[in-house]
Amino acid sequence: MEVPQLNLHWAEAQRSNNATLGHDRPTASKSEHFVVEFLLSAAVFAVVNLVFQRLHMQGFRQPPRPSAWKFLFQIYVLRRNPTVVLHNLVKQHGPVIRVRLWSQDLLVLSSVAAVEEFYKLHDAEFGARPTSMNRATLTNSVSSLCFPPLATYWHHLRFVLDMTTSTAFDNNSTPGIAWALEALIRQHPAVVERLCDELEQTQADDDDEPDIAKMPYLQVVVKELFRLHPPCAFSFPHESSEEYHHLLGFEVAPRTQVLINIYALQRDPSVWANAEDFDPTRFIAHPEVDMEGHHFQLVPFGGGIRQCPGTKLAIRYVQSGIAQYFQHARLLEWKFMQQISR
Ligand code: HEM
Repeated sequence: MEVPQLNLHWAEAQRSNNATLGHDRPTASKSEHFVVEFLLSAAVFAVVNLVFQRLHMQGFRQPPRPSAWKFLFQIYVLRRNPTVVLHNLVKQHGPVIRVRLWSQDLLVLSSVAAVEEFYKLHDAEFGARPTSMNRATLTNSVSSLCFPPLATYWHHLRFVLDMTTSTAFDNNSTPGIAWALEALIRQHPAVVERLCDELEQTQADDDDEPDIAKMPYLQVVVKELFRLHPPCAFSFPHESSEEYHHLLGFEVAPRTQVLINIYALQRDPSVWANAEDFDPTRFIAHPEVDMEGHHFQLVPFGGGIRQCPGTKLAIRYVQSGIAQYFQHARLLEWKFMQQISR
């Protein structure tokens, strides 16, 4: 009879011990098991997914990555234009390159073939904007690469503001087309001469509103301006989805940022004859090439689902702005000539 009593004491002592240590809680041990099982299955799933993606991507290469130091040295120490530096890198390394900026890999697409594949096959997969975009714009790390000095992000915003504040195309609109006027007057005076002739021929009265539909030369000049001097040298960054993708035979990691190098592809010698020359008449021979994202050799407003929603408005604005500017310049010149001839 002694022994069972002893056992009872021992069992009671053990129970109270367990209770103080917290071992005697069947619900807690169930949830612990659940957490462990969950973590294990998540880990197995992640490994299987990774192996599957690796197998799927076998045979694909990574795009070349030119030395970041060389790139930054030329921009910050030699003070070269980032657009031109990148254009030279493209000539050396090909149309798809990776540029590492701080901790961020950027994929830069610089040929018509690359951009065509991007828009036709991967538009939706790369349709997101990076979450870091607002921060990057404020700190100017991405915006300084995206836009040449002539047309900064603020230039773009300024343009949008100009458009919304000036309902009529009056003289206040000049800042928005300053890049176009600067290029025309400083670099292409012969084109200005021909433009003024066209303006004179189409207007019955000096005070008439310029009729753009009757000015085919103005229309091709504007196309050529957007080709050779695009206000945005790069698209805004696009970000790929959570999966691996392949682009032109290259492997693209999830959430990679992609920039379209508008400046380079609009000077791509494989599609443009005398690509570096300012020659508006090339569009007289090919009037079907427009700037509305249908022709991948001319995409100053981007294309696909992220194309600039202000495309038509901006083209119209630049055409009218240039016509009005030279109309007034001509008028002033005429009045001045009259004054000195008196
Ligand atoms: C010369 C004038 C302009 C040029 C060269 C230009 C160019 C561009 C480019 C290259 C993009 C990026 C496309 C991409 O990432 O694939 C863009 C986006 C955008 N543009 Fe413009 N743009 C101009 C005028 C305007 C105007 C007038 C407006 C508004 C009325 C506007 C509103 C926008 C907006 C909202 C986006 C972002 C679209 C999105 O993320 O889905 N732009 N623009």
